[in-house]
Amino acid sequence: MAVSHDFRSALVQVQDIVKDVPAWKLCVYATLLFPLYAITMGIYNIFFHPLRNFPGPKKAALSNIWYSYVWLSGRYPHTMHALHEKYGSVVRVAPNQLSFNSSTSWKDIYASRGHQIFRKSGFYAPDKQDPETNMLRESDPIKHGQIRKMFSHAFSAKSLMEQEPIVQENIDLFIEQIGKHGTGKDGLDMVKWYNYCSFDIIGDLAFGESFNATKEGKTHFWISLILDSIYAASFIDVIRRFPWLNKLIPSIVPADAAERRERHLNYCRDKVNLRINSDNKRKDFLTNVLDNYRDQISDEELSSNVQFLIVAGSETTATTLSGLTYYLLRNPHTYQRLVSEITSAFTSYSQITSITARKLQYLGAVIDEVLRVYPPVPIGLPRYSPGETVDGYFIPKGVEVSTSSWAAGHDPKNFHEPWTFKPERWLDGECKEKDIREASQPFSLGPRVCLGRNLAIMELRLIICKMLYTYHMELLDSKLDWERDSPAYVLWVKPDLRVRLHKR
Ligand code: HEM
Repeated sequence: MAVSHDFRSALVQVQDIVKDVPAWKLCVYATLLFPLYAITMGIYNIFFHPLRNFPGPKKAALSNIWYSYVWLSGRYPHTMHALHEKYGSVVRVAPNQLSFNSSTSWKDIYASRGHQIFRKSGFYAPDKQDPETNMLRESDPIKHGQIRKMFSHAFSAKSLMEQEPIVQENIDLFIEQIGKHGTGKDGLDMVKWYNYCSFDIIGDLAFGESFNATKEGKTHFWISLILDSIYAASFIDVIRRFPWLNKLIPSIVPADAAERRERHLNYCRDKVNLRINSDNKRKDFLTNVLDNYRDQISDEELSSNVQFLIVAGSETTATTLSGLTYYLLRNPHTYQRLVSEITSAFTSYSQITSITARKLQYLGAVIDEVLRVYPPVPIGLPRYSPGETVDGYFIPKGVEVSTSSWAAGHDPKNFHEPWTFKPERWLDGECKEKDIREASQPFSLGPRVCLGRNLAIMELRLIICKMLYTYHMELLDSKLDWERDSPAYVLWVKPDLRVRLHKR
């Protein structure tokens, strides 16, 4: 119904322009002209476009259809990797889009060293359903800097120390609960439990209130809404490539996904309103913004930023923990080496703090390695070239460029034995010379580097230490193949990870 209604109203607008032409004639003209337009564009894209000499498949250069298909296939990171294997470090992946996979491209595009800034592309643009800007979306570097400044106080080293007791409290509950639920013969799905824990921590830090998912051992309805809204977001990237589809946006995104996204946004607005009006004195992500910048940010912008912080700070950490558990349990030597490091560093559970956990070098290497093989944001982060050089190639202004994180992490030119889970590569002395470490940038870099990086690392270190200090873990599904079974829609959709815990 919505399709035909929107389509009709689009036709009415066109009729205003050519009033005397009956609608049926316009339809006939459109039907005849569209193939002509598509063929002309295809010829232009292949033979005359400024990117015509860049390597890549012809079907990618022809139109955005092939790219959109790959994007929605769930195998986007894998396809980008295969393209780089075939064509080299730069590939034309869509008519106006290039993918890179070298360490230099990371620096050129994102760190903007000594040249103009590469602004965020239309991929991040607000859409009809969620029209506000926020820290992730804002493409204007000045405005972005202003928003980032409002929130960055909450991520300073001092704030991190103040937040540690809240983080620890949630982790302790998690350790207790997985022991209660995970020692039976069926174990438990660690993907779910990591989600519970990371969402609870972020809820507590954002609103002073946990989701209580860990306590209740079940997914809070908002968590599933958030995960669905990420799925809905992947459709929006397709729509922007076909501007005429814009008229149909609400109907192209599956109705159910759009409806769930709407509920997620509304719930976040309500939560933020409650927080604004509460007199809770506990420090959280919003304290500094509300105390010092209240007149500079609207309620809607505040809500948009918070909903982004919740997504950015929870799903990514849970993904890292899930991947890490899988790769550890698939690599018994690594697992054993890490367990030895943890159990010999601590004589009691209470000794595990952010300061003591930070000293464990092998743990740091394991985290770096999982972020290389399974980066939680496995796509390239798209930017517009300002008319600058990337990796030695001049890229005309307006071309969309990105470094594919998964392809960069798995290229043998960057990492030796790229498919082997080998934390040793991150330790000084062992095989340092064989890799270009800067090719793995799971948190991005430059002015848009992840603001929550230190918080994420603190959470990861504490959770892993406490978990492996308390339990031995056993992978129950011997057939599980993490790469094969993880489709990606902007972020990974993770398979079940059934693990049985044995108390040490
Ligand atoms: C392992 C965990 C994490 C990973 C791998 C990760 C990765 C990333 C990446 C790749 C970006 C750049 C996005 C882009 O440019 O499009 C980013 C941005 C961001 N992340 Fe994270 N993130 C993690 C955890 C967190 C946490 C715990 C928080 C805190 C709530 C957080 C908050 C942010 C924010 C606020 C930005 C936007 C920064 C800006 O544009 O100025 N992230 N993150």
